[in-house]
Amino acid sequence: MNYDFLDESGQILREAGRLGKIDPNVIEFLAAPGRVVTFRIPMKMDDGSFRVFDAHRVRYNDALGPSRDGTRISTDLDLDEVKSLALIMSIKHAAGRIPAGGGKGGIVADPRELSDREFESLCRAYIRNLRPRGRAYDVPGADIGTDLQTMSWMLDEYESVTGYHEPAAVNDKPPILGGSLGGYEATGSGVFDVFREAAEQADFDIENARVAIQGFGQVGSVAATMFYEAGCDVVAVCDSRGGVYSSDGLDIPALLAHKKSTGKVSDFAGSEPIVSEKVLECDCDVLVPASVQGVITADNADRIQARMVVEAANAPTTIKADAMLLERGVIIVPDVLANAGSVQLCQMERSQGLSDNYWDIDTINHLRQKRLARSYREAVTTAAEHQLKSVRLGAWINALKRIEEAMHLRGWC
Ligand SMILES: NC(=O)C1=CN([C@@H]2O[C@H](COP(=O)(O)OP(=O)(O)OC[C@H]3O[C@@H](n4cnc5c(N)ncnc54)[C@H](OP(=O)(O)O)[C@@H]3O)[C@@H](O)[C@H]2O)C=CC1
Ligand SMILES: O=C(O)CCC(=O)C(=O)O
Repeated sequence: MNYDFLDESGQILREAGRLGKIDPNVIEFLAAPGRVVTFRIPMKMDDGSFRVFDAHRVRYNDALGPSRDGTRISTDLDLDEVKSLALIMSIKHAAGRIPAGGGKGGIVADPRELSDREFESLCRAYIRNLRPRGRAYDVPGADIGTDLQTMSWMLDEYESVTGYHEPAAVNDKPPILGGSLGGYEATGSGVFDVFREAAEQADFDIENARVAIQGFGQVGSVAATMFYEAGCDVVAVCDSRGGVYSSDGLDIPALLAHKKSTGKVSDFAGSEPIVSEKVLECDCDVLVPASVQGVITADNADRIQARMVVEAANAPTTIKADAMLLERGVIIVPDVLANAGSVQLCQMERSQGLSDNYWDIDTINHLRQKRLARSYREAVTTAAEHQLKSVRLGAWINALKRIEEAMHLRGWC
């Protein structure tokens, strides 16, 4: 990681607290996570060797409800990253009026280096070693490196250990195991929902927008499809192995099929190669960072040509870069709003799991769109009230006010 992720989110916390006149005791409490669990997972590998995997779970703040959220499996993962992501999750829930605290977890591992058996054992061991206490305490979900299958293993392991079915104890599971329809698409579709709301407010022409997307995994590929189907030209896309560019717009369904069959977007017929960093800087109207954090920095912010940055990834823009872009009039749709489709979906998944009453996809899509648009509008209003260009600070102020109210009512400070 090339910057201090934890310090960056701490700075946003303090700035939003100052501007929103939040009780300093609340900010002091939120300056560090409420609970951190770090543990080591021993494993016998298929070749007979032995390995140990480091793992973490951070439950940041549960004033609004039980901790919830994603599990990241990546070789780059460190505890500060998990802490920072967990703070962002607390803010994301509160900004979206979701009654949940923020959590994040992860395992330091590369799923691609593991056999299917090793990967399944690792996911199961993660949940066992975490000793989860269920739906009213901490609910893990998916993030980078985890998906419907990993969450199915985690749910099964949880239920094997406890001895009873409890679908609401794990999020992002498939519908057949008590998950929600629309789960896989929720974040990427939500990115487009919030973009559309931001575009309408800014009088931005959606249909002819030229879009560049960094990251073509679960979030980036679904977002690319949504932009494509809305008539935008998706001119550049990349994954960790390289990128592709076409000034006429890429055929996204064909690119998806190419990625599925080859494992990469590069060498796609009819496209030119482009390196990942240049995707950020290419000639486009909308830039969607959908890979990892800290990719838009003070070093490249001046070269970004997009008029709107829609943060599908968590924390893709450093504070300095954020200020540089806002100064140039670039609209930044912040992560806590832009990628909140997943937390809205997880809230619906939880409601369905708790009630055993499962909803149709139209209801789910309608609620997701409505709730995401509301959070964006509320953040824009708060930013305007404080004479801020930053919608991010508007969202954080709204979130902190709700956490503050909950902490005061609980008598915590
Ligand atoms: N999944 C979810 O529901 C949510 C995810 N997010 C955030 O969205 C982001 C993406 O998550 P998700 O799509 O689930 O993750 P995935 O692992 O499915 O996809 C990540 C994508 O980013 C690519 N990538 C990784 N590193 C780089 C790099 N240096 N340059 C270019 N591309 C790179 C990967 O390449 P390759 O395909 O080659 O591996 C992959 O295409 C993360 O920041 C995550 O925290 C936020 C909210 C919810
Ligand atoms: O899918 C989830 O469990 C929550 C989403 C999440 O972790 C995130 O928004 O980063």
